[in-house]
Amino acid sequence: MATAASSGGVSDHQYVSVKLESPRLAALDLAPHLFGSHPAAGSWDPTKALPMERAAAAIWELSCVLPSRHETLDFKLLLKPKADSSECIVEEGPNRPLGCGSNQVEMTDAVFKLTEKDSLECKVWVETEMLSPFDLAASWKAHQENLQPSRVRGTYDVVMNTETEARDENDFASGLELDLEKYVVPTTPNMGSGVVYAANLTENPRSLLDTGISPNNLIKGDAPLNHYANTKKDVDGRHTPSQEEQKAVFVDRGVGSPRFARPTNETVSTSNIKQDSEAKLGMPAAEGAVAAAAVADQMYGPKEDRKLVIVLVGLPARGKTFTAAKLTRYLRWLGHETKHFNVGKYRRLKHGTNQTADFFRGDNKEGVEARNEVAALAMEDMLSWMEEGGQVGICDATNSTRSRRNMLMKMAEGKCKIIFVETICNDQDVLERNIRLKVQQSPDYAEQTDFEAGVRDFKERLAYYEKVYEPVDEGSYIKMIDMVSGNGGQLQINNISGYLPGRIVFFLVNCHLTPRPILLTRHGESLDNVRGRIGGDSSLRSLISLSYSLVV
Ligand SMILES: Nc1ncnc2c1ncn2[C@@H]1O[C@H](COP(=O)(O)OP(=O)(O)OP(=O)(O)O)[C@@H](O)[C@H]1O
Ligand SMILES: O=P(O)(O)OC[C@H]1O[C@](O)(CO)[C@@H](O)[C@@H]1O
Repeated sequence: MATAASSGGVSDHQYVSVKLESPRLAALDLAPHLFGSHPAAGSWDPTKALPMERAAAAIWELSCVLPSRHETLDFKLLLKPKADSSECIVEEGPNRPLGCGSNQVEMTDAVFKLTEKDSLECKVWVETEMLSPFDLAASWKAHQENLQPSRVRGTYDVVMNTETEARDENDFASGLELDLEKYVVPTTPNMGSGVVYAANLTENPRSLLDTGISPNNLIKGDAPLNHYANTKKDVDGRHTPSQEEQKAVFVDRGVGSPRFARPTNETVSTSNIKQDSEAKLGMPAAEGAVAAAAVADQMYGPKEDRKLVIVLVGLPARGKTFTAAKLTRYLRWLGHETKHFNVGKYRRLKHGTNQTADFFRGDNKEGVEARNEVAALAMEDMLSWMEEGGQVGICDATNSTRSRRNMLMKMAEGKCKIIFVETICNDQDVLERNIRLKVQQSPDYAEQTDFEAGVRDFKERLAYYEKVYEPVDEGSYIKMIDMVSGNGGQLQINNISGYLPGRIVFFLVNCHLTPRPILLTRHGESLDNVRGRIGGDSSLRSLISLSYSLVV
């Protein structure tokens, strides 16, 4: 007999797992066994064959650990009638050799002749893996500690079936549906009146505060949301969640591959891009991988990826601040130093909160200059912060004309890369709702006691913006078109490449406006869990329980 060399260290051991799958076998009253050349496997004596353990309704398994330099072990599978084990059915074909020293998984068929005319075909997986003494020790410890099915603390265990381990699949699925049907999704937490207007949570205008201008205006702006809460019903008489309420239940979704990038001009439907990116590139296995990628990006990424300005573009009430706030949170979570500069906050501090629509007229020279001035101040603050080590700055304003965007591009020249993110929304119902929300919440209307007059003024402001609005057609950009409704939206991208821009595209395409529960399911205790092994694709230890947690 040949002796194979170990690929691992001298004292490595070999873990062997043999799995057999056959839905028909369960009904046959036959028990699968393994026997082979080694004395531990019965030395080809069927009466000493090793029984396989039932791991699931149609799966049987047997695993063991062999010493590192064992002789090649030949084995075969056989079926023994449960009642009378003297009559065995040995699988057809040659012996199965089990070499030593490699990590591999092999899938083959096993054929058992039940009668002259009836054969039973089973699938057989043989998995071998070299284990270090540490693996073995950990595995043994876990085995000792976890002989009883473990319970996940702090989450709800849903008991599927307490009496038996063998169930058929349909039974299992119907049990799960029932439990989920009964599950009550928690309601959105009531944020109360202490919630702050999203734009006010952005960076404080340090260039203005340093000049001695009192920040009192800001404090005024930090008034609780919904100035009309006592006098007005919510839009359409329904409760419309505020941005902050929505944020409370948003969970950032996972992130995509660092390689995701579309360098050319493209238009993609949201459904396509989701499928494309998820199917081809997959999701990272763990948060740790994301963090590592972010660190690597900061250390080794190309220069333009390290300093990035995202310039929001869009008519008023198109979700720019909303998008900027979410992006900020996401990029920070990835590990990138990110700050959100809202030009409205600068404008309110410099020019007060009571500007009427007139101030925003495209032909109001002073108004345009005043707005350009505060936009430049915000940009300067952002660039200074970047020189101090900041990585991603978000410039949140309408930036609705080409000349404004040119000004910003000139300021950033040679210092950082600029990407425009334009939010476009043509859905009149959404716009009407957004406008009313803005009037309810914006510090611009905090002193306006007549809600409808506030709405009229904001609509007038919007009309002025529409007259001069020039959609982005220059530089690197991402256009989010009607993404708010959740279906049929489009994401257009132009000249976007690199790790971080790729992440941003991926995030924006997966952004959602409506709060939704996210159900995380946890599999029941697997055989690998019991052995203390991470990863793998082993069978469940039993189908007794399944735990799931709700994350909001
Ligand atoms: N992509 C989107 N399209 C349309 N509406 C959106 C989008 N994203 C968020 N919204 C909604 O738009 C509303 C207004 O958002 P936000 O204050 O961010 O607008 P804005 O464009 O920054 O407005 P302004 O320029 O007047 O400050 C939010 O309540 C949010 O629900
Ligand atoms: O100066 P821009 O580009 O119009 O953008 C800033 C303005 O956008 C707005 O958000 C439009 O409503 C104002 O709050 C702010 O003053």
